[in-house]
Amino acid sequence: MEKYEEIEQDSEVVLVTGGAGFVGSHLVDRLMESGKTVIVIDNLYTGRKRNIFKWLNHPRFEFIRHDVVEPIKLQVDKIYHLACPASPVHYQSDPIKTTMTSVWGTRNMLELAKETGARLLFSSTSEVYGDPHVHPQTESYWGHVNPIGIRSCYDEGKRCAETLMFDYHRTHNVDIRVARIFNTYGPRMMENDGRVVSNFIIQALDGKDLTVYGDGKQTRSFCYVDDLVSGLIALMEGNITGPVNLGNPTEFTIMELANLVKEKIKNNVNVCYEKIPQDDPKQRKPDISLAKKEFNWEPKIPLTKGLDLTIEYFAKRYESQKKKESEKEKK
Ligand SMILES: O=C(O)[C@H]1O[C@H](OP(=O)(O)OP(=O)(O)OC[C@H]2O[C@@H](n3ccc(=O)[nH]c3=O)[C@H](O)[C@@H]2O)[C@H](O)[C@@H](O)[C@@H]1O
Repeated sequence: MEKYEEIEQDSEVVLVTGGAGFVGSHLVDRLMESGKTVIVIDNLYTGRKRNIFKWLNHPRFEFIRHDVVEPIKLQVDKIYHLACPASPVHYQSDPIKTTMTSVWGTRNMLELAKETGARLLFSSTSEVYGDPHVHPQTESYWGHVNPIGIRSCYDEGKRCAETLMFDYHRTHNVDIRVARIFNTYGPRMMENDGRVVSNFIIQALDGKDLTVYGDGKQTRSFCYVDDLVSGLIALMEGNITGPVNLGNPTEFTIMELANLVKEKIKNNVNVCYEKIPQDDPKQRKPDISLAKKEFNWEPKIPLTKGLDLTIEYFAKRYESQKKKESEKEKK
């Protein structure tokens, strides 16, 4: 760890909301490693202190347990606003809170940006395209979203937050960046996250059949978290407001993903079929030409490599969990 006197007093102060979460904590690692002063605010609803544990005593790091739905005053230079549950299971468990987190949380961060002059990056989502009628999805597509369904709290919450971002930009000249993030996976997803990559890996490690919803022909394009973090930083440091798609454009059916996981974790498991959730998008693939053109970003880690890294993480957690359970039984 750096000594106090070695710390640059003029190091840029970066706020990361949701910084104890899956994507947030990887972003925090990268910012800390590049010498920034980092403040994390997180209500620890889906974030975990263990994700930022290694930084807790670092002199350039501060953690504030706080919910973005409440206003906050801080002096910062840049804000990455990531706070919001992102897995359908979590965001649907308290849908009213999800909408409030997106809309009111973003309004609070915009007020903070307006007062401090900080640049604000908002993590929007491919879900703003809904169940898309355009393929692949370009930023100019307005989307096909059910406004009153069970996914709407997330989709419409994020769409309204985007609206607020652009209205504060036009009305108050707030310096904004908007990223539309497509399905991202990697280490530090929670065991009970409920999204497909972590579900399949955990099921396969546990010797259980993989739960394919519907017929498994629906598609997604999976981006490894390190690639996404590079994209977020490039967007923040670049010159365009966005919205900009950030995702891996290689598309897979859910059945192809299941087969890949089965091949990698040879545990003699099959697939079983479950009901498809309401409004589940049938296909999704980002057009990333804008990110390529504007800040020369494209993902580098293919799914097969990213899966290996993610499996390694979950296998370690699985082993230590089993060890703990067997020690408990012995007592
Ligand atoms: O990353 C995105 O762009 C967005 O997509 C996710 O939603 P979704 O694509 O439905 O993510 P998953 O829950 O991982 O599901 C992906 C596909 O796998 C299927 N699935 C999921 C879980 C499972 O056990 N089995 C299964 O077949 C789902 O039905 C869906 O078709 C979440 O809504 C957001 O986190 C995020 O903003």
